[in-house]
Amino acid sequence: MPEPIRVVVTGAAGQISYSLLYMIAKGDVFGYEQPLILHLLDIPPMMDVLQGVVMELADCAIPLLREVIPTADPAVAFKDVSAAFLVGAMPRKQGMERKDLLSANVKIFKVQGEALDKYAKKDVKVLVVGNPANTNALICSKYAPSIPKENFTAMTRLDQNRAQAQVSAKIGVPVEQVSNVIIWGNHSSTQFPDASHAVVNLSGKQLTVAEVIKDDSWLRDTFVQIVQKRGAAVIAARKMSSALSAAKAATDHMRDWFQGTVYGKYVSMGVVSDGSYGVPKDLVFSFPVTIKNGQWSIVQGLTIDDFAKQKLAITGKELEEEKEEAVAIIQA
Ligand SMILES: NC(=O)C1=CN([C@@H]2O[C@H](COP(=O)(O)OP(=O)(O)OC[C@H]3O[C@@H](n4cnc5c(N)ncnc54)[C@H](O)[C@@H]3O)[C@@H](O)[C@H]2O)C=CC1
Ligand SMILES: O=C(O)CCC(=O)C(=O)O
Repeated sequence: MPEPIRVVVTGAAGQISYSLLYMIAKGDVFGYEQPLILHLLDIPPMMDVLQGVVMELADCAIPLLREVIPTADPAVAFKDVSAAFLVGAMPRKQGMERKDLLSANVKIFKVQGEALDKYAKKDVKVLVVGNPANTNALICSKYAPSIPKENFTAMTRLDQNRAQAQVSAKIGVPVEQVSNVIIWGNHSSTQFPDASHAVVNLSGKQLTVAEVIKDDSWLRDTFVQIVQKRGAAVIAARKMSSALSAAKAATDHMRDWFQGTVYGKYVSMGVVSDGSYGVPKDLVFSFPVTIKNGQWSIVQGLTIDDFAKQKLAITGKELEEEKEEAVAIIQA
């Protein structure tokens, strides 16, 4: 067996982490042969609750889990970690947009960027889940200049999973038969869920989703809106934001980043824009990517029609505004 790796989860006493920790500990992300030391960060008032989580992890008797370190100190939490799940942040309530969380959350990601810079391994892979995830990831990377900016990503995998589930339900096939649905842009209601490059495997034959569904208005309108508003719909029903599905998406994101994507399939991740598809640089924008040897690459050469161009511009503009606001909050 390899040596254990250190993995930090922030917001470890919260609702997403309650599902996520078990998924990580049992090997869903780093593989079923990789022992782990889990670092659990939360704020001082949550330390009693966190102790309960530590007890439950022990009671799961998970063979891969070698040690659990609960702490409220970022210096301890980020020390020598190879992977960071940055979940800890305030969730939105009904009626709020995710960007309304900027003032409460962006400073957390400045502090955690500084701590990653100081204490984490230089090749640490960072996934920001806490909202607004794209802009928080951007700010985090700015405060960790010694770590490559490619190592900071934001979670749009939940949106991808939602989109894939909607398309497969519409066609009437299991989800694994649908691939290459893309989420472009911000993890917000301006995101562009795009099924125009998606494919479906039907009786061993690969067909485009568009030719199977044969309903452009559903694909361009109903589908886009369902996915854009799914987070709000869950909040309206549960009175709390998505947690189980968010935890599953976080494990999917990090598993693919560490273990690679399957040939011919791509996944969506918020990554620092290099200007591909005319997206402004220096934003964390969700693109379709493939991953090999732990490195992601933006899928190039996809056809972007005028409808898609317009959607990419809307979500890119929102991200530029968020960035401006975040910088102002930090400098105030
Ligand atoms: N990107 C995505 O697709 C999704 C993002 N989210 C976001 O994830 C975040 C967490 O959601 P939940 O777990 O439901 O919230 P929660 O409120 O249940 O848990 C958040 C935890 O973070 C802790 N926390 C707050 N400040 C912290 C800090 N500075 N350091 C460490 N821990 C800190 C809190 O004490 C709490 O235990 C929210 O911002 C939510 O909006 C949720 C679902 C999907
Ligand atoms: O919608 C929210 O603000 C909280 C959870 C979330 O980001 C989501 O469900 O997509």
